[in-house]
Amino acid sequence: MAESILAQLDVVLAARKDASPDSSYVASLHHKGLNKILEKVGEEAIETVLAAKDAEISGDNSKLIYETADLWFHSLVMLSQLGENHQPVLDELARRFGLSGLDEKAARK
Ligand SMILES: N=c1c2ncn([C@@H]3O[C@H](COP(=O)(O)OP(=O)(O)OP(=O)(O)O)[C@@H](O)[C@H]3O)c2ncn1[C@@H]1O[C@H](COP(=O)(O)O)[C@@H](O)[C@H]1O
Repeated sequence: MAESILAQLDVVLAARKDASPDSSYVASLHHKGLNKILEKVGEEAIETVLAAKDAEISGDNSKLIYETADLWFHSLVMLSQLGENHQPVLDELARRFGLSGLDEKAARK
């Protein structure tokens, strides 16, 4: 099976940490550091919320899909900046799978 797009992105995002900031968008974000990346995550989260409200009114989800991709992408850059990748997040979702949200919340420390 072809490697997932998330796994492929992990490799590219990690490699960009050693690249010149002038050479790529991700390299420039890594160079600017965590605060700039967090600013982008916050910005994309707000844009996603606004797109969801627009989609509710218009019935057209295309902008919502586009903005959610921006949000996921910048979240992956955030994880990469901190030495993580997408896999532990998928593992955490898998761990929760089938567990009632109410039970999971009650089990949190
Ligand atoms: N998936 C993405 C991706 N999604 C969104 N973006 C960029 O994220 C930015 C978000 O849009 P904004 O309007 O907020 O950006 P902006 O105005 O340029 O940002 P600011 O100057 O305001 O901070 C745009 O520049 C998009 O091009 C992405 N840039 C890169 N990728 C992937 O990352 C790989 C590496 O990218 P480079 O490092 O640029 O080669 C690419 O091959 C793609 O696979």
